[in-house]
Amino acid sequence: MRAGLPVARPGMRIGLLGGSFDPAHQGHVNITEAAMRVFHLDRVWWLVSPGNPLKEHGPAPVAERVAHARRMLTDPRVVVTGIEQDLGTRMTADTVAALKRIYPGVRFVWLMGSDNLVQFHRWDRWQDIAAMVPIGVLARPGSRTAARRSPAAQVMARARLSLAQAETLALRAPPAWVLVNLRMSRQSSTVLRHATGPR
Ligand SMILES: Nc1ncnc2c1ncn2[C@@H]1O[C@H](COP(=O)(O)OP(=O)(O)OP(=O)(O)O)[C@@H](O)[C@H]1O
Ligand SMILES: O=C(O)c1ccc[n+]([C@@H]2O[C@H](COP(=O)([O-])O)[C@@H](O)[C@H]2O)c1
Repeated sequence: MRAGLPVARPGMRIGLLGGSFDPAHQGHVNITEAAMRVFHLDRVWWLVSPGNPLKEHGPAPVAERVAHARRMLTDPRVVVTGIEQDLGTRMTADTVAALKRIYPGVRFVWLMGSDNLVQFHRWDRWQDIAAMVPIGVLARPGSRTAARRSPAAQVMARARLSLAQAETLALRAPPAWVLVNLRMSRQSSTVLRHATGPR
């Protein structure tokens, strides 16, 4: 195990919430709590990314975003990490492959808001990601319907689970995914950045 990486035992169910977290907000906290509850997860790791490969603006330094994210959280089951910076991975397919190698037997689930499912088909090797880990999608205002109709959702239609099956998501052989409707939050980092002005 590399120094600095979180500890996990085989069999643990761990949700991975990748994001810029620039900055972290209550929407992230809400979907994390919902994911733990609905998918019966033991932990959620926030992966504060060095930078979204599809976004043009560079985010604030990872250490700054990690420190702010930690201040948002009180639940010890949620761990804020800079794993992608530590591993030197940028693409999610590489991050997930590395984590599966480093943590054999851990049941990882990739978590994302429904806005990300809308453009998931544009991610590098997205079908490989879907073949490596089950995916839990949390509804976000304005993108629920688009997510249901998205190219990725259509390609993965047969792998979609019902809400009643969501608690077993982490135990499913991928591809497997579920879209969860919950009380949605309108929070967004973009809105917060605009409210606080340029860095
Ligand atoms: N309010 C929210 N409801 C549901 N999912 C969310 C919400 N905010 C963020 N997410 C999800 O959390 C993950 C990380 O989000 P990210 O750090 O990009 O925040 P963001 O608010 O989407 O940022 P930005 O406005 O800069 O795009 C993504 O999968 C995103 O879909
Ligand atoms: O691997 C990719 O091609 C890819 C493309 C877009 C987004 N992602 C990941 O999706 C997560 C959410 O990104 P963001 O910037 O919307 O917070 C974060 O972990 C990114 O690394 C990954």
